[in-house]
Amino acid sequence: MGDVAVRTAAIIGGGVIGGGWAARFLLNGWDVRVFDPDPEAEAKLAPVLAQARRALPSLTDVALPDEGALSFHSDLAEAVADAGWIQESVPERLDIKHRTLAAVQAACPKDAIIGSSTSGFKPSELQEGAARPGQIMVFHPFNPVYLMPLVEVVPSPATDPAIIARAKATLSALGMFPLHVRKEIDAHIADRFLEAVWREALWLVKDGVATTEEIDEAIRMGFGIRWAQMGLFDTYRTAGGEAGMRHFMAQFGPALQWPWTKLMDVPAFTDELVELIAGQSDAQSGHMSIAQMLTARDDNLVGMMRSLKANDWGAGAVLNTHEAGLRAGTVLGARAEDLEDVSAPILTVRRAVPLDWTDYNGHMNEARYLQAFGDATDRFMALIGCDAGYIATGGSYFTAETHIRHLDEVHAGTVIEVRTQVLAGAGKKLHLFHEMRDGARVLATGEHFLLHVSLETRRPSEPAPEILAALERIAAAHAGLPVPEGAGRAVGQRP
Ligand SMILES: NC(=O)C1=CN([C@@H]2O[C@H](COP(=O)(O)OP(=O)(O)OC[C@H]3O[C@@H](n4cnc5c(N)ncnc54)[C@H](O)[C@@H]3O)[C@@H](O)[C@H]2O)C=CC1
Ligand SMILES: C[N+](C)(C)CC(=O)CC(=O)[O-]
Repeated sequence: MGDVAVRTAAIIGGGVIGGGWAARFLLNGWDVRVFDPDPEAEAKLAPVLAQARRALPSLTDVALPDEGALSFHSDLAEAVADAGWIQESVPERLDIKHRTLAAVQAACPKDAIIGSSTSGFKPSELQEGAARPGQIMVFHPFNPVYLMPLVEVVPSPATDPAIIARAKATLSALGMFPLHVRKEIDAHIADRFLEAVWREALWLVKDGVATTEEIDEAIRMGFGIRWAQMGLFDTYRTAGGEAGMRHFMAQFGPALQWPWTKLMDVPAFTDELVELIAGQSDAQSGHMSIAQMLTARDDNLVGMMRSLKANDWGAGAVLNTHEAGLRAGTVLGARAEDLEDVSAPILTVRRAVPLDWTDYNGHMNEARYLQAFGDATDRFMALIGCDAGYIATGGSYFTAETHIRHLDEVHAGTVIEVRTQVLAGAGKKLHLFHEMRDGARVLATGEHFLLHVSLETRRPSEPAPEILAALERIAAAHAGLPVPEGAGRAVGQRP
């Protein structure tokens, strides 16, 4: 047992869930060591990583850190030796989990965090017979782990509180939402819920009331969309009208006595039931490969979460917090006064091209070039102090003129950078030149003329002195730079 490598995760069991954890850690810059006795483990992980690399960078408007190093180990002790985080994702069998956790604790650092992905076992069950019970807890994730924010953090009374706090902070830094389950129960919170819905659905199919497809339509055309943004209780609160939950309960409370559920009973799990469900599922979706379904799933999840991000709501608010963490300590989160040297064009955007920015031509749509340049302008404004706080006081910039040159195509997943040069910045006037690159290639340039305005009169106005001072400092520093190629160019002009 050596020193702890804080940003090294050991993934024990690299199946559906272990693979998702591996991708989540790796794409957030952690080194990842995988132990799985299956000789196909490496081959199984490859498509999961490919899916994650395609989808996860699309979620945020700031690029993720560089990927960590991935290694596969045939010896569990070697994989966990100095790991700071150990995530057990072996099959849902208590005897296998006990054996695995014992082997982990025999070789891992005493202050490493050990989590189990178990869907249903209580942490106190996992801790039975453990060398250091306080080190073990449950981190129950949701599939696909690289995209879904929720992870149920379930300690037992024996779990060390210091580990809980450290674990929650780490999960947040990975862009996840750690939900602290205060009282351990079988199947935690979310799987209680999923199990109830699952059992009800089995009854509906078994009794011939609905097919698997009809049940899925009932979810995805209706309450599934509502739940994704507001959950259960807030949804029902809004359904109660102005009187909210009290009216809702007065109206639907009596249904508790009516035969509205079959949850007091479970259908017999027979071969016949399995055939009925699996046959209907084949008829419903057998025309798609699982890989096609996973791609559709990821695209839909990314699109939904990005919509929620725009509203800073629910899972989208978690993304915004993650993004603020990615900006912190970099030029993308700095104020002008924090930057000693502003003499070169300033990095204002560093992001991956998200999946939903590409169009029928298979490359980034023209409108997204303006979006990226608009984001660069917003970032420049924040840099000189024209941020949300300043705008709330009634001052801002409006764009009066824009000229974009589309110089090269770019595809989803590519990391693009925008650097911004101030061509003029004095009084009310702000003249910016943005250059977008993906490393060596210049992809586009954007030239923008803005005026500072009063949001009250909607007319041009002088910026606050501190904004002007920050702007003039950068403008003076950029005055000595060559005029960028393409600046002031008219549309259609020959090169
Ligand atoms: N599949 C799901 O939707 C979810 C599963 N979970 C939980 O995650 C855990 C893993 O489930 P899945 O990934 O779905 O299973 P899986 O069957 O896809 O993967 C299990 C992996 O563990 C490996 N394995 C078997 N014995 C091992 C051992 N002694 N040491 C190391 N690796 C071993 C297998 O080779 C396999 O790759 C379970 O506890 C499950 O309840 C949690 C959330 C969702
Ligand atoms: C079905 N399941 C119990 C394995 C589901 C989970 O544990 C969470 C999920 O991702 O649905």
